[in-house]
Amino acid sequence: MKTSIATVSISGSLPEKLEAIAGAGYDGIEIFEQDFIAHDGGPREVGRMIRDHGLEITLFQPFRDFECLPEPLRSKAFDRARRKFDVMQELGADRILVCSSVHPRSLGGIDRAAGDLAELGAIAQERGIYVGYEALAWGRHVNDHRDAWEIVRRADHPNIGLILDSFHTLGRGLDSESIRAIPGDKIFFVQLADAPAIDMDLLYWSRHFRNMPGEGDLDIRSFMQAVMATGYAGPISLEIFNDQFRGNNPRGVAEDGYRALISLMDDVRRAEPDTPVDLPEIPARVKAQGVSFIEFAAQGDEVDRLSAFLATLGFRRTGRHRNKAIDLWQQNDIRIVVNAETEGHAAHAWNARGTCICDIGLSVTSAQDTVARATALGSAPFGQPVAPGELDIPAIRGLGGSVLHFIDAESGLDQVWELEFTPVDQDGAEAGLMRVDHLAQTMSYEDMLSWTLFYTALFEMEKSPMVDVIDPDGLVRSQVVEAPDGALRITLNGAETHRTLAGRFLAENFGASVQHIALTTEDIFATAEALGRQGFEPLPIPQNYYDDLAARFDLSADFLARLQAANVLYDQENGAEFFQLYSRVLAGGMFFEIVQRGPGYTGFGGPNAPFRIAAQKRLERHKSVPKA
Ligand SMILES: O=C(O)c1ccc(O)c(O)c1
Ligand SMILES: [Mg+2]
Repeated sequence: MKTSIATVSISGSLPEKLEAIAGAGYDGIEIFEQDFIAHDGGPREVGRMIRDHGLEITLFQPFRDFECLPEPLRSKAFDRARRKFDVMQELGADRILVCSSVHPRSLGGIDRAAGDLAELGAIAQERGIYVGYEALAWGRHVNDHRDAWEIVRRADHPNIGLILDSFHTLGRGLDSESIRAIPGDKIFFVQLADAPAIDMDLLYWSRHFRNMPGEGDLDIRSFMQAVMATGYAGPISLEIFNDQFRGNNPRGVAEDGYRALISLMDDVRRAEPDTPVDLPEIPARVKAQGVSFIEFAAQGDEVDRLSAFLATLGFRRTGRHRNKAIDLWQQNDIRIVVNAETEGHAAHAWNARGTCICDIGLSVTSAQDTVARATALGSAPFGQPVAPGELDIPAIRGLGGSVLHFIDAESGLDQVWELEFTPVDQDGAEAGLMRVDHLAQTMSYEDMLSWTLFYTALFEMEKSPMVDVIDPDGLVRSQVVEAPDGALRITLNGAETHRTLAGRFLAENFGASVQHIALTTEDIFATAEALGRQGFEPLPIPQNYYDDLAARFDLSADFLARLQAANVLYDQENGAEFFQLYSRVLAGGMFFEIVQRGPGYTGFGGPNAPFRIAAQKRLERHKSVPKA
């Protein structure tokens, strides 16, 4: 399977685009004419530069407003085509995209279009060029791939074929199944783009909001299943017009696309095992079983402050690493690792960000398979020197320099705590915190699609619709990705300004990072009491909040008083209850949340988020934030 991406999908100059595309692992590019024209260098040089990057030109595009013109416009269009064929021959490109005309003087008519294309096919044939015809969703007379196919069929020329673009088909709500009847060898090229479900003008939607397969809401998989069922064996190419991507880091966008493409084609193969897909076998999406550990990087006094804080949450230091300055803190199924090493990944993270969460360990069925899938999707494996007696725990780089480790029982990696840590018997009462409910990552708004794709391509996780959270100083977008059984839940918060709490955290933390950890209890009031005895200071919630609760829900005065006394936030979903208790904000902007999730409650207390953020900011302004 040849992977390809249109140069228009990536930001930067042509050399920068090529560097990013080649680095991300694609076989070829669709060269967008504008990228070529804007470049200072002739077609031969450009062709050489592309090939020097190990890339081939899969398509030259677009050629517009060709078919169905009256004379003298018709002859002019043929002249234009001949000139473009000249350029293509110098570039070393043999395939061109002709998109359906939007010309005001285009006459329309299927036979007229077929006649024009057949004549163009004869000219192309002399040059060894293949012409693909694409129906733009807003084409003047042709805006449906079924009509484009009828034109190509009637043109009946070996150098004239069809180009399919998932956006034009799915964006107009056309049924992909109609593709199955087209002979695969008459499909000359396939372009893929997803898009978020927003109701707007088709052209505007297409030119500004396309995104990578899986990042939007279109059913790209069904589209691609239908395409592969035809026997199509040509390149599969991403053509993504997106305003935001045009400003993002070129390599990051190219890598997202590669991850999206491989993951999509793996899905297509699994959905239709009898259809050949020429792609190396890769392990299936991984079923995450939960968070095995959360690792903090800390140094010096910060270790003591963090340790004291963990103790107020009912954690006990249960182990000390045999060879390293690493402590293990535990409470029921929750493990927190405090890494004070002065070399290695944790030390690097600390140097860049101070006390922070530098690593997440996830429990999976097979750590090897997880790394194999992640690397097939373009992630870099991560490794550090392993001392004798230590386990080599498989790991990858996530996005933005983050690290994820994978622990399984299958290869005995779950023995790491007994093998590498000396037990420490430390006193202290626990507070009924049972397991990790979710991790909340903060990132810049531009990185949200990348992270969502990262998790949903690697794990059996689904995304929920994006919601807005109001910070008094701006908007934060929030998106949940979670395993169907809730074993792993991650909330992604995208900050748009530095004035929001999330935005400030981000500014101080260089890229996406876990900003808060939510832990479950089965009895929020008992936990609140136990925490109080350990000296835990909750985030104070104002009276107004409880007055409003009394109006929103049918709660007894006693119950409201209990909530208020414990600074517990409350929510309901179809009668199922949800309770939240927040810590104060630690150095660097991190905090903990304690939740009690009633059976059937699937949310995250979204309605409470603005009040929680306002309370955190109020405390911060009063400078009563304890330094962790
Ligand atoms: O927006 C456009 O004009 C345009 C051009 C070429 C394409 O392949 C396409 O899908 C859209
Ligand atoms: Mg297209």
